[in-house]
Amino acid sequence: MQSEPKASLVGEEYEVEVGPVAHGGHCIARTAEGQVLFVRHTLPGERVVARVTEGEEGARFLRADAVRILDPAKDRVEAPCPFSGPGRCGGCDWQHVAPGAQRRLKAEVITEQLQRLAGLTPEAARWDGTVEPAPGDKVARGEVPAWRTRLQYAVDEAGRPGLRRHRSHEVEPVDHCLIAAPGVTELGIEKREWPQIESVEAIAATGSSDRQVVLTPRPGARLPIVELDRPVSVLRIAESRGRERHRLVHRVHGRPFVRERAADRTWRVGEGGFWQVHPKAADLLVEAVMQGLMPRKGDTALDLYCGVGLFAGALGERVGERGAVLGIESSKRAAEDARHNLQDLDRVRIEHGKVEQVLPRTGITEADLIVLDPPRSGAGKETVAHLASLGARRIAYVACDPAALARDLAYFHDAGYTPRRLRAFDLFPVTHHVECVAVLEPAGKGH
Ligand SMILES: C[S@@+](CC[C@H](N)C(=O)[O-])C[C@H]1O[C@@H](n2cnc3c(N)ncnc32)[C@H](O)[C@@H]1O
Repeated sequence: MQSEPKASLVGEEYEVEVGPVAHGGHCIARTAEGQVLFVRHTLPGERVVARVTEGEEGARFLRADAVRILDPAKDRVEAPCPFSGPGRCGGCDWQHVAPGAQRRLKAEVITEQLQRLAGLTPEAARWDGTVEPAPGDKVARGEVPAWRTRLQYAVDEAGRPGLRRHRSHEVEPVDHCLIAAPGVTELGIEKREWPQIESVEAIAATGSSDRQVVLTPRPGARLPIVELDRPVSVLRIAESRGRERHRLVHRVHGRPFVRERAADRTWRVGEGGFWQVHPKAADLLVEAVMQGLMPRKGDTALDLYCGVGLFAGALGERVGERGAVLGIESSKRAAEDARHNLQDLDRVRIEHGKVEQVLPRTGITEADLIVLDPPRSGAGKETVAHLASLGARRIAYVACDPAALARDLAYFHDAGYTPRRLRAFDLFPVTHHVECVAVLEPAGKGH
């Protein structure tokens, strides 16, 4: 028997009292009937009219936007960005939150995730409960730091550049993204039209004048001739082909990479290679990881999910001639960049492949130190168990998703590792995202 389709509730409005912030940046509320609402553009303690954007009768939860604020929280500010708000640009979901309050809310989310998924209080996680701002990002109420050095613009049918709306393919035309770093804004991408183009990726390197622009034309479009306001080191045109949209680089001017500066080294980062988006992030994370691991001469160390070799480089410089560092990275291009970046460090080796496949193949049975910086999904139970079996003195876990971190901390706990220190950094201001560094040691070591 086919069940009746459930009635959509999209467009329905509910007056609600808003509860706590949740993972994902929305706040939790309930309708008078008890249905759970995930409400964006609001703050805990507010009374708002929430309009449903997704969901149907009887669904486990509905998604909604706060469209009228009846009783504003003291931490609410007028959104500095004119393109943000319900149904608008999906990039910055916390434009309406005062800067200090953003960090407090992020701390609440981390606390909740640690408690629920790992059974850890902040004290047990050795965390002071704060989210640290990146140097230079402390802005006044109602201001937004211009931090984003890598930005993917979408282009609408009329050729206007913009950013995608929340959970949508629609484009919000944007003529000045407030979080774009000055180097990105100076490229003038927002000030011109992009006929035939589907997306424009702009990168402004930190510590070098390198700029990269990758254009993806619409399927079947003739490749355009493009001149930008400012000469770029790299202008690449990627071709989207058929449904799979292979990013086939068609034409290249200049170098096929940008050079970033961090941790007193220069890093070659090729197209598609991972690099932190906030200009202060790489330095800050290297410092936090090295402070946590305290490498010694002669140590053997692993840098897992190593990208272009950031932590492997810092470790390689510290373990000296008698030590050794192995980095593992699944992107071929990034692994090649890592080898290039660290060619002066004889004791650093980079393997290309997935950690879960390469690590068992290496035959490594012990390591003094481990740093892992997995993608959003985390490392997972098997990899964590494998890492714990190597008997490292300390493990540093760099995480961009507190939920994945908490899940993996629970696996580490089961495998005999306990937090020694946790730090959280606000590397994505005006959004709900947050970066954490957890340092672990074998249980029973104590301080
Ligand atoms: C968050 S980035 C970290 C990169 C580097 N640690 C840094 O800070 O620049 C995660 C990296 O893991 C790589 N990656 C994703 N899944 C992987 C896997 N299963 N095994 C190895 N590397 C993986 C990605 O290509 C990416 O470079």
